[in-house]
Amino acid sequence: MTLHKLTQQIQEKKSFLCVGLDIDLEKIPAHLLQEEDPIFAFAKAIIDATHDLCVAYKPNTAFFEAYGVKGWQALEKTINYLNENYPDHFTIADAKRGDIGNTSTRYAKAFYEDLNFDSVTIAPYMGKDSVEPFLDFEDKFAILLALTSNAGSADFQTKSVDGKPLYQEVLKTASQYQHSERLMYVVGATKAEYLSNIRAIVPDAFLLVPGVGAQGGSLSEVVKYGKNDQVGLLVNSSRGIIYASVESDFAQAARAKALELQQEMAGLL
Ligand SMILES: O=C(O)c1cc(=O)[nH]c(=O)n1[C@@H]1O[C@H](COP(=O)(O)O)[C@@H](O)[C@H]1O
Repeated sequence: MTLHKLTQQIQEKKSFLCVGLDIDLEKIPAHLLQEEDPIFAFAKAIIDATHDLCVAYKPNTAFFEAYGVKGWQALEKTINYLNENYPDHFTIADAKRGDIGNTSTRYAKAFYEDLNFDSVTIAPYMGKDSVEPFLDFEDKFAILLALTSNAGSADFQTKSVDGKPLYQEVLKTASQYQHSERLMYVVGATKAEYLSNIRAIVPDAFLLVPGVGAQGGSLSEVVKYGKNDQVGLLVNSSRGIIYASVESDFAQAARAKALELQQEMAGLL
């Protein structure tokens, strides 16, 4: 996937919605548990019901890995289903990886080559040689945690280092890495007021913004402070969409929630 194609999709669909696939067998409708692969059955139903309203899907790998081999197989089926049926959607493996260089290369190969995701989320803590291996792949993107949506972001990310908050140093330093044009950054929707500062450091980069819906972030604030000329935003909602109903109408209910967000986005663009 190229950035140009992603931006085109955003403009055509008037949507920068990313649907998060955080699939928990304890939360999906009971009738799906009879299926041979309930996780994939749920993912497929959600994807089929929402694809025209969103530009990206973000399976969070934890929710698949929690079910061992079966979970990983469901992840593989989900990404293959997306790539075969909806190849214009941007796909994000939310795996939050990062390690010493040769290990990062293996993680990158796992998500970009074996599974064929367009992108993977990564942590900045181990620095340049842990991040750059993820940037060696053409038309693939690494999405670096910058300022996260959770309360614990105050432990390190907003702490002052040399007179500046650490997340700003992360953005400045990472934007100098080789092939930083293949970097995107995570900024929580609950931190919308920080987005003007963030845009001053990375004006052109795409930002993945989770935290609307279940975590209470405001879409209009995110757009107000975070949008750039190309839009440059992917706003994720997971639980707020996929668990809108636990009855047999779950896919229609998910569609209705995605439509609400898409219409709000169209109004803000
Ligand atoms: O990297 C992420 O996607 C992420 C970063 C962050 O700062 N906050 C955050 O919630 N996320 C992820 O975004 C999703 C949010 O899910 P909901 O709160 O259910 O919409 C989960 O998969 C989180 O792991």
